[in-house]
Order: sequence, then C-alpha cells, then structure tokens
Amino acid sequence: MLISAEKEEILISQSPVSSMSVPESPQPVPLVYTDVTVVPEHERNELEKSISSLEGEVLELKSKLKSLDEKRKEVLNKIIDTKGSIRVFCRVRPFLLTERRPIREPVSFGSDNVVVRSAGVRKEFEFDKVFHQSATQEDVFGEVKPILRSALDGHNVCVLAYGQTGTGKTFTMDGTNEQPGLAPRAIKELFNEASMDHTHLVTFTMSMLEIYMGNLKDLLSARQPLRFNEASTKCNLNIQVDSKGSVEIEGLTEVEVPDFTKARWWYNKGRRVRSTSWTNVNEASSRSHCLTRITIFRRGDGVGSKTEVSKLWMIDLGGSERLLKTGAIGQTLDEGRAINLSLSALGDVIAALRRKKGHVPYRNSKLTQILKDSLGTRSKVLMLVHISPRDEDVGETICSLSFTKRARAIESNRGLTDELRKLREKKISELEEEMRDTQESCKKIITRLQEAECLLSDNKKLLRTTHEKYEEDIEEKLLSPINHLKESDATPKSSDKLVKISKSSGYVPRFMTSTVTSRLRQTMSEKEINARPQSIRSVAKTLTQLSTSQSLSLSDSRSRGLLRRSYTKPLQAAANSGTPETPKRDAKDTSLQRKNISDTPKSKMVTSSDPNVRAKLCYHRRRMSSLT
Ligand SMILES: Nc1ncnc2c1ncn2[C@@H]1O[C@H](COP(=O)(O)OP(=O)(O)OP(=O)(O)O)[C@@H](O)[C@H]1O
Repeated sequence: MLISAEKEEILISQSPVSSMSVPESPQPVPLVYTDVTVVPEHERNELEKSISSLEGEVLELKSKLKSLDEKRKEVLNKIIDTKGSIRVFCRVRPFLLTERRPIREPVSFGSDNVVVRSAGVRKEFEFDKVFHQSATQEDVFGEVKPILRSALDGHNVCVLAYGQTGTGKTFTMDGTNEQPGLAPRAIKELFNEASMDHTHLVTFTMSMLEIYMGNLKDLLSARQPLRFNEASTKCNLNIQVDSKGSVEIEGLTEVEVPDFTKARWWYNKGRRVRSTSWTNVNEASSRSHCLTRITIFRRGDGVGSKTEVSKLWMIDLGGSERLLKTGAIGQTLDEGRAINLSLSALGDVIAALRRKKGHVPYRNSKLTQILKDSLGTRSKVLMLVHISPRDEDVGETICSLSFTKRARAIESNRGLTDELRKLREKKISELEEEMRDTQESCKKIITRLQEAECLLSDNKKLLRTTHEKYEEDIEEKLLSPINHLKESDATPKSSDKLVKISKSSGYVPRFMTSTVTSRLRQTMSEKEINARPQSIRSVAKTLTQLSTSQSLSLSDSRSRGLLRRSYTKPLQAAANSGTPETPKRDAKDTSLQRKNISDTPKSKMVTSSDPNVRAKLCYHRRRMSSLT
C-alpha cells in the first residue's frame, strides 16, 4: 500500500526574534521553522480501518475453519470406524535375488485375501488390504496416511509390523535411503499436516525403546550400555499408568523435534543404537520389539484453549518364529519364548477388544502394558502382517496369518451378506465424498486466511513503521531543541516554493489543520507554558514543541498568544531581574532561534522494512516564517 505524501512548505512572514519582545497584534509573530513528518490523518484512519476489518475477517475465517475441521474429524472418524478401528493389512515379500523361485508358488493372493496351499490343504485368509510383491513403499504409506490424520485429531494410534524373521518388517517400517519406510514418511507427513493446521499449534516429541526379554531399553538415552544385560539406569524402565489411564514410561528419554530434519536425525540415532547393541550381543534384531513413539501436542489458538495430547506408536515387532521348528536352545530359546509370549499377549488383547469383551488382559506382557492406552476403544490400530513367498516358510506363513485372523477389527467380509457388504461400501464411499468436499472447503478458507493474514501483517507493519518513525522524530526534537533548531537552520533555500500566509486573510491550508498527534503536542506545549518555565531552555523547548506541530493553526489567536507569551515572558523576566538565570548555552539557543532559515526542505523517503509494502512517505518540512 502506498501512502501518498505531500510536500508543503509555508512561509510565514516574520519579525526577528532579536528584539527579545513581541509587539502587540497585528505586529509580526516570531519566525519559526520546522521540519516534521506528516502521516495524513485520513490515511492513517484508513489504514486503521483496514486493519480492524481484516482482523474481523481473520477471526471469522478461523471460526469457519474450526467448524469445518470438526466436521472433517467427525467424518474421518466415521470412515475409520466403518472400515474398522483395528485394521489388518498383509504384505507379501518379493523373492530375493538369492532365492529360488518354486514352480508352483504356495501363496496366491487377491486384493483382500491370501490363499496358502500346503500338503494338499488350502487355507484362505481375508484382510482389509493385501499388498502384492510389486507394491511400493508409497503404496503402503498411502493406506496408512488417513490414520495419521486421526493421530493429529487426538486419537492414539498404533502401527505394528508383524511377521516371521526376514519377511520385510524392518523394510516396511524403516526402509532404505532410496525407499524410505513408514516411520520416516509418517513423521514427515505429521510435520506437513501440522504446518497446514491454521487453528491449532501442533508440536511433537519423540521417544524410542526396545523390549528384549521383558526389559525396556531407552534407545535415545545419552548414556547407552554396551550390552543389554549391562547395568544401566536406562534399562528396565518402569511403566506407570495415571488416574486418567494414560500410560507413561518413567525415565524414558523424550526429545523435542521441532522439524522433520531433527526428527529424522533422532530416529536414525535410535536405529543405530539398536543395531549396535544387537551386534554386541551377536543377535539378530528380530529378537526384540522396537517401538518408536511420537507424542503430539495440539493446542487451539484461542485464549485458554486446552492442549490435546495423543500418541503415534510405530512398532517393528520381533520375529514370530516357531521354537520347535528352529530347534532353538539356551538363550535363543528363552528369547523366542519371551517374544512369543508377548506376541500372544498382544493377540489376546486385540481379540478381546474386537469382541468388546469386558476384561482386556493388558497386564500379560510389557508390550501390552505399554500400549494399553493406544490399543483401547478410542484408539486406531493398524497391523501389517508380513509373509514370505517361499515354499520352506509355508508353516510360518500359516501361523502368522492365523494370528492376524484373530486381530481383524471388523467381521470379515465373508461373514457379511452381499447386500450388507454393498451397503457398507456405499456408506464408505459417501463418507469419503463428504470428506473430500470438506477438505476442499478447508483449502479454500485456508488460502483466503493466508491472504488476509499476510495483508493484515503488512498493514500493521506499515502503521507501526510510519508511527514509530514519526514518534521518534518528535521525541528527538523534544529532547534536543538545539539540534532541531540546527536542523532547521539548514532549511533549504528554494524560496520560490514557499507559500505566503496572510494572518489577516484567515486562510489556512489543509495541511495546517490539526492531526491527532499535533493536537497532542499542542496540549503538551500548553501545559508547559502554563507551568511558566523560568529558564530560557524551557522556552526553547516550548518553542520547539510548537514549531514541530505541523498543523498548529496560526490563525488561531490562542496559538499566537501562546507563541508570544512563550517568547516574551520568560526572556523579559530574565532580562528584568538581571539574574544570570540563562546559561550560556541557552543564549546560544536564542541566537539559533534568531537565525534565518532559508535552505530548501528535503523530502525524505521512508520505505517499510517489508519489501512487499514499500510505502513511500515524505517527510514534510514546513516553514512557518512569518505571519503577516
Ligand atoms: N517389499 C520388499 N521389497 C524388496 N526387498 C524387501 C522387501 N521386503 C523385504 N525385503 C528385503 O528382505 C530382507 C529382509 O527384510 P527385513 O530385514 O526387513 O526383514 P525383517 O522381517 O525385519 O527381519 P528381522 O525380523 O530379522 O528384523 C532385506 O534384505 C530386505 O531388503
């Protein structure tokens, strides 16, 4: 926004101040030169009006956005509940380069079912979604994304990777640098979504831990033990449940993650610690469960808004091998038992929740104790079961698939009649349509909100810049009358531009009419005059104040009277009394006042610090040389 500036100069006829007295009216009034910054009052008013209307618009848009956000939340929740708040996906690992592909593959699959053939027996398992061997990390993440939105909406969310060793759990959760997995993608998505939330302030913290043989190990702790069984304050952490049922792990490191880069850094650190500790004990990572927790703090931007806290757990579970088949003994057997116990406890909890059974056996393992508040009724659970395509792994594959069968959130499609299935699909697609519409409306409002906020901030900056500069100048002049007068001294000489004002004509140009600030200064000067300052210095100050008032109406007899009084009384009093009340410097001040100021005023350009605003403002130098 450009504020137009006017350059106006006035010449007011004068009689020199050297006489130390002001003759009675209609004698000439002392010469006063001034240099003031003018932000025309009407423009300032317009700016203030625009700011207040923008503020109103921003408030209105935010409230619309809030109600749309509530609607979006509700619709998403319905979609997730209709699909099932505990969903189970299956991912089939492709054959590795080192693996021999059998002539007749034991595992075949459709979009939501897997069929396993073994020793002439055919077993079919249904899932919410099956990811084929060719499915990319992007495809998998696409299905997980809606549940992340749920986490940001305040629900606790749990994403678990389950399966036999070597079936791709870590590949799905962590991925590689070229093909990042669910965890880094999810973290990135959370930051993305948070940055687009205009009604809440969203912040995140991160924790990582490992469960090995029933012990908890803090993966982000500054001090890491070399071995798992080594004494460490960060091993064997205690699990606490507060009165609201919220689970907390005592002493677990929780780091603030302000952005994705920092979050990724911590995540990689935790993964490194995990692999290092496992190298040291010479074991494979499948012997432990690795848990990553992102805690989400979501606070509304209104005064007194509460902070909602929710958790997103991303868990790479230990391998679900059958102990008899592996022929494990000693520590390996113990580890296998511990893993199987906790996996079986997890299966029991999920099955109890699915059946909506009164008692849910959370206490049977550390894993289920930790996840108690994230597997419950208000939570969303996503289990990704991984299977191998190999002939040799058929037994393990059937075991894994049977485990997840228990965990299915909704009645399997097989249990539904065709009609019910169609109805369910129709409902989901209607809800998804509603969701798209709501999101579209949200986007439009966000765009307008961003524009309004940007304009508002520009206008505020502009108002502040001009106002501050103006106030600064006034302050400077009030504090330093000598400097001001010196500056006036340098007033340029372009007399041809000067405007003569006749006192008798009563004509006052528009720019001389009072503004808010000038009235303020006038009041200040009046106060000072009324206080009858005794020193010349005070007189000089008063004069300066009067002179800086760019719009003091000189046709006003009161103003002229003030000018006269301010010049005569204190000076005369000083002269009459003969008291050397006036210090040398003050005498100099007076002589400075007497100086004829004749330089041409320079119009300064003030540009807002914001390059978008670029408002040019002229500083108006006004000359009040004489009153005729
Ligand atoms: N979908 C896939 N596409 C390509 N390679 C895969 C895929 N899934 C797994 N792999 C590869 O298979 C191997 C084993 O995968 P991964 O280590 O992720 O299995 P895991 O189930 O986590 O094993 P463990 O339980 O021992 O940790 C890795 O070399 C991985 O790169």
